[in-house]
Amino acid sequence: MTERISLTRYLVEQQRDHGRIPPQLRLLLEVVARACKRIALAVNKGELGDVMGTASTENVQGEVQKKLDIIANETLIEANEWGGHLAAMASEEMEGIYVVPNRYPQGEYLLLFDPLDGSSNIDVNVSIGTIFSVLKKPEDHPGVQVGDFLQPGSAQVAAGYCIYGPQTTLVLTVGDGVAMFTLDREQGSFVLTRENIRIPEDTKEFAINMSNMRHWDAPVRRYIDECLAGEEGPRGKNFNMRWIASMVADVHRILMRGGIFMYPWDKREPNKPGKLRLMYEANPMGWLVEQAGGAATNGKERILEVQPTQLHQRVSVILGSKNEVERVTSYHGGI
Ligand SMILES: O=P(O)(O)OC[C@H]1O[C@](O)(COP(=O)(O)O)[C@@H](O)[C@@H]1O
Ligand SMILES: [Mg+2]
Ligand SMILES: [Mg+2]
Repeated sequence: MTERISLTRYLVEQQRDHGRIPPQLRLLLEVVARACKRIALAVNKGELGDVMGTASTENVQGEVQKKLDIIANETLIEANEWGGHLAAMASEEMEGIYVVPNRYPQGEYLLLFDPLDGSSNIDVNVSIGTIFSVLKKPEDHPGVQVGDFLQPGSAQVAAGYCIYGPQTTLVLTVGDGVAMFTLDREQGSFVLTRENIRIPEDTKEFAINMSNMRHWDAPVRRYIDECLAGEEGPRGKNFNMRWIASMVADVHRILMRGGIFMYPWDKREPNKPGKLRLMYEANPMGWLVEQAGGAATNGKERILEVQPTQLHQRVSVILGSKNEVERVTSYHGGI
């Protein structure tokens, strides 16, 4: 039997043998993984626990919160606030930043997360997840401000997600490729199941919410029309389609077997650049995809180069197999 490497050992090796991460970052990632394990337990309880259904609150984006959105958010905050590695956190579910209280040791990192991605899938037992991104706090001033978080995705020092699906799987990058860890419930730990994940450069599978077709911009319509034309069309091949409505699950499939994912700007809310959030959805996923040899753009530029101006900023997202992303981006006149 091949020896399984735990997440802890993997991170220790990244720190000690390869010098890729400082000890504080390693410990921070272990705390995040522990919180994800706790969230996985809550997800698995389903109707046996008080975790399903809607809470009576709305988040900053005006979206009705699910009970699990709140549970996941609180679990991540509680697990991380006393760890001593963080200065502050930001979440899809909180309007402002959460500064680590003075009674806890202060750290040098900033953690951003989408505590529960794919909320509409909670009650129907379809894969959901947690997405996270880690930044370093600028050192030029004491204390923490919202502005400290407004760094482009290229400044991330770690990013990942945990998917709660048929298996609970944590996927991580610290800037040296993408590794995947599966939760071994008997051991109670994440074990390394894949390293150096690579996304094929070509694909015959796209993911987009087709019900929005009439609202799309011309370049997106052109790309999808060409895919739908199949063998007889300009692409000369048939395409398959998947749309799970959990970004985490769609991106996971793309990391495993390739594909392109798009949530583009559309005419429903013309003043917003897109639906997905830059800081805790697009940036971590964009970096993971790039680290796996794929590409991630907003149609004009690399997502990782978008300069954020707001914590909850939205962005148009095109990511996945490199050649397809480059094609759609070129239809937009980008890069
Ligand atoms: O329902 P739609 O419009 O297809 O949107 C689905 C998208 O919205 C999201 O669910 C947004 O995430 P949240 O559940 O965290 O709000 C993505 O995960 C997914 O890709
Ligand atoms: Mg989300
Ligand atoms: Mg969410």
